[in-house]
Amino acid sequence: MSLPANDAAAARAPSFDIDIELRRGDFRRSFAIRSEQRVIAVVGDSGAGKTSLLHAIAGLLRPSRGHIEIAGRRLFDSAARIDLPAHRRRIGYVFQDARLFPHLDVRGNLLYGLRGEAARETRFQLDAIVELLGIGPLLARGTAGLSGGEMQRVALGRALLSQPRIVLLDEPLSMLDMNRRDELLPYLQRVRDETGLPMIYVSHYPEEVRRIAEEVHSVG
Ligand SMILES: Nc1ncnc2c1ncn2[C@@H]1O[C@H](COP(=O)(O)OP(=O)(O)OP(=O)(O)O)[C@@H](O)[C@H]1O
Repeated sequence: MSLPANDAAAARAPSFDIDIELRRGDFRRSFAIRSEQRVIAVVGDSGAGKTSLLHAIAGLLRPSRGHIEIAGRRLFDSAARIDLPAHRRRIGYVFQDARLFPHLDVRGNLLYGLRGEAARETRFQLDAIVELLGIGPLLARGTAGLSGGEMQRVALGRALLSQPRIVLLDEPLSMLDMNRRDELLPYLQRVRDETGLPMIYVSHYPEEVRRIAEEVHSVG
């Protein structure tokens, strides 16, 4: 299966131009990431600020200064007074825990991604995403009986159906045991290869990110 080609803007280099300072309570840290790669990983110890960095990119945490540009889109720039609201940043965010909606079945969770503006776009369609992630047999199931790996595939599908311009993955394998990690990795690689989207993959584990990312950045 092949998904539609990436935006022209996304083909421009560098893909990531991030230079920000974040403050959160006593936590204060600068982050500088410049990369021409499409898929990068961010690694660092617990508390280094990896999740905070993703929150800043998603528009959930405002940097005290700096800029964030990804694939040619300026999401934040304190000097130019640019601060796109979260819903206009078009981010597909996948968390450690899948955070599926327990009152919806798998199909309902996937279709949730397609609400609002996303419903008018056709780049990532339900059938193609279901096939990409191998979740056809799960569509009518509730979320309670799904394995951790299945939940993460549904969460990935929901994120892609929201028609994102950027995908952020915050330790998507960390709740899974080793066997389940090995099962999920090929799906993450398919998403990476088939969607053509810029991706940031956060993890504690350099070994894992080498299988996903083209370039690894350490923070902390
Ligand atoms: N809402 C908050 N208020 C105050 N401090 C916070 C808040 N959220 C996070 N922090 C602090 O910011 C720092 C960075 O946290 P963050 O979760 O970004 O790190 P991390 O690298 O993602 O860690 P982990 O790998 O354990 O998830 C930590 O010291 C944390 O205690």
